Amino acid sequence: MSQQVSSPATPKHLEPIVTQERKYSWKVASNLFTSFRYAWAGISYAFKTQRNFRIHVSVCVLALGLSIFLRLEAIEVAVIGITSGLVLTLELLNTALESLVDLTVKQTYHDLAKIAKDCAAGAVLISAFVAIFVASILILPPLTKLIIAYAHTFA
Ligand SMILES: Nc1ncnc2c1ncn2[C@@H]1O[C@H](COP(=O)(O)OP(=O)(O)OP(=O)(O)O)[C@@H](O)[C@H]1O
Repeated sequence: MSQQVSSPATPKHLEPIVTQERKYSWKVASNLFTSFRYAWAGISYAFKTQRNFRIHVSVCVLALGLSIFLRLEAIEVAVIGITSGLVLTLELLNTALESLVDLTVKQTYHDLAKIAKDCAAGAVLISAFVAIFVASILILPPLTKLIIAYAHTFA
């Protein structure tokens, strides 16, 4: 794996980038509403194209729905919301990184492309495990209690 290494950027090198605002961007959102529109376009792209994102959205909605239905404490619902949001956020970043890698190396194999994609996928996986762990701890006990109570009612 031989890489050409460029010299580190000095403040002098950075000057043209920091003084001329976003000059390398093809387009810059003109206002807050436009920014939201582009953000929504990204979320909707991920939902349409990424099976994992759709699965994560479904599981998150289910977990939040159950936590509200089971009347968990506000702090518990908040924790489930935070862990769920983290999974969806990382899935979106994973999708963004995949696109950047594909843009850079196209359909050629590169060890660094593999590392970037595998690590991003690993980050999503860890966050998903944490979210499932947290949701299980908070949701399973009251859910089991409810199921047992129903079973006794109809026995
Ligand atoms: N250009 C590439 N060079 C080397 N390995 C690649 C390259 N593109 C993809 N791969 C390997 O193939 C795997 C799958 O690639 P893909 O683009 O589907 O990413 P992914 O993170 O698995 O996608 P998703 O999150 O949608 O399941 C990557 O994790 C990586 O190991």
